[in-house]
Amino acid sequence: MTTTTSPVLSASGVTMRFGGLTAVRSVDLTVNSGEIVGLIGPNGAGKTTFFNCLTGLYVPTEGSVTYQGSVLPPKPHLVTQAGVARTFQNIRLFANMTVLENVLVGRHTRTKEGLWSALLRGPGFKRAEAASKARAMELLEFTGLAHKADHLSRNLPYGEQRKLEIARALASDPGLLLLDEPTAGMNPQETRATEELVFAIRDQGTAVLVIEHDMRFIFNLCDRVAVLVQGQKLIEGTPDVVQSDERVIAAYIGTPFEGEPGAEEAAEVEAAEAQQSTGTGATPQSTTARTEDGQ
Ligand SMILES: Nc1ncnc2c1ncn2[C@@H]1O[C@H](COP(=O)(O)OP(=O)(O)OP(=O)(O)O)[C@@H](O)[C@H]1O
Repeated sequence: MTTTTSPVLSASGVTMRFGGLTAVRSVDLTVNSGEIVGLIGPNGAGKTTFFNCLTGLYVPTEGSVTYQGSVLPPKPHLVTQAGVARTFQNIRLFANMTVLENVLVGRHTRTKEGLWSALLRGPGFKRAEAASKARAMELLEFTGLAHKADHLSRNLPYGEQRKLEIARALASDPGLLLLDEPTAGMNPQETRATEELVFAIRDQGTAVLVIEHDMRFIFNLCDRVAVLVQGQKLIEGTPDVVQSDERVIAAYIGTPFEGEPGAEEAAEVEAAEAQQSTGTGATPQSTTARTEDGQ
């Protein structure tokens, strides 16, 4: 459901070069308020590099990024302060802090109390601390982690660690949340719960831009999907348009086969399994492992 269409994020002509390698080439992307936008593409397509350009980790070689009409500063903490929060592909929690403490760390960009106030623990500091804690607990309720508030984050199961990363990102009260592969390593139930969580985040007024390899997740979730291939935007559109585009299919699974895709490989595997079960022990000559993203 798209509620309004004013742009929250606008990336224009973003290019990122590393020496001779152009990881992202002249990419335009807009995220409107009330939207969930997906960014997909094969491994190495430039998705994370593009995220890094949006969040101040990289300064794009060319192009500009604006958030609510203002150019974003090229420093991650200033980008967070401006209203753009993110999670990372690899979980980055403070393992020896509690769940609540991890969320409180995410609050620091929204607290104004200075060093002296903190050291002297005056009334202003205590009020701000109580308000931060209340907001952090609210976020733990929202993400379903309140009952684990006092647990060390390293003791959480993997799916809950990913949720905690989202709670921590939300602690900065962002207008836009960037999620980098939020369901990586999750089982189907956890993936489904993450989908519900992202819808709830959007419904609370935070626009979302999400990178993910799980196509079912992306096509269920997103209002719009952009596809990066070799650093360039191949196509952008509704899930229906994107998933039926032949260039997207080709980018993911390679040039179409004659006949039924994968039939030859499947037959080879079946034959080898049949031989093994009858004790002949032969191995297939050439089996090609293929996954959704062509790896
Ligand atoms: N700091 C860097 N220095 C040099 N090359 C880099 C750097 N970061 C990324 N690259 C290269 O840029 C290209 C794009 O990488 P990137 O990680 O952005 O792709 P991706 O689409 O996020 O891939 P994946 O889905 O595997 O996470 C790759 O060829 C990668 O090796």
